[in-house]
Amino acid sequence: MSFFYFFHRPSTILRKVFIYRIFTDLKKMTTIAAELRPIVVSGPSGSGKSTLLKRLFQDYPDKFGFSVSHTTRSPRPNEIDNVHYHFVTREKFKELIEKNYFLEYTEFSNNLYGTSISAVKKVAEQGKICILDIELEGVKLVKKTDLNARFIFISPPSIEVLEKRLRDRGTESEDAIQARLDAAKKELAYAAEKGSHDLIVVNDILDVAYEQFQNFINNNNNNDG
Ligand SMILES: Nc1ncnc2c1ncn2[C@@H]1O[C@H](COP(=O)(O)OP(=O)(O)OP(=O)(O)O)[C@@H](O)[C@H]1O
Repeated sequence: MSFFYFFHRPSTILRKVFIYRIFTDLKKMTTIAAELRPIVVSGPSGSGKSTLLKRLFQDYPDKFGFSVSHTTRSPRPNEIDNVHYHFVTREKFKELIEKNYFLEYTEFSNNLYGTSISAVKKVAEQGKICILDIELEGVKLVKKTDLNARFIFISPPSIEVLEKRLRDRGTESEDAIQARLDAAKKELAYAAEKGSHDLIVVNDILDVAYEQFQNFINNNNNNDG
């Protein structure tokens, strides 16, 4: 056994083991990343997103997570900063808007609320799939990021059925119903564009829609591109 063998050969083996481990770790990380791709659920108001998501969370309580939003409202007594929300001042929030920090933000009751790209990424870091229930403009923004999300569109069977469901839900004023129906037409037109979503679920019979919805979500091999 030569001097060369003792001092060169083992280190070559170690180097190979080291490279192998980096390779397998990277492969594992890539697989995990693929399995934990965020899922964007969009569709007209009243199409049934909340109904389908509620059922999904009941069936799979530990699999999914939500991103922690930013807000300018004050914390309630039981709320913890960076856990329930990232509480920020209005000035800070506006600064973040300027920096394109948010995928989506909205003003509600004089307070701003926003979903950041980094908050979505953090959900996957915790081993969960982030579900984003967002509107059309937010969907388009997610597509411009490196989040590698999957996109599901929930469609009503028709505008007439959508209108009936909104009325029956009884949560909106007449003006709000009309605004939602106008927005729905734009959203349906976008969904009709080829490649806009990975899956379109027509929510006619709830059980059938839910089956398609959860099959897609639980099958990570669809749309790996
Ligand atoms: N397949 C279905 N058949 C009949 N009614 C349904 C069906 N799916 C949902 N609904 C009803 O339609 C109404 C709207 O559904 P839901 O609130 O889930 O819509 P949404 O897309 O989450 O709306 P928003 O974006 O305004 O929150 C609810 O009253 C719900 O119970």
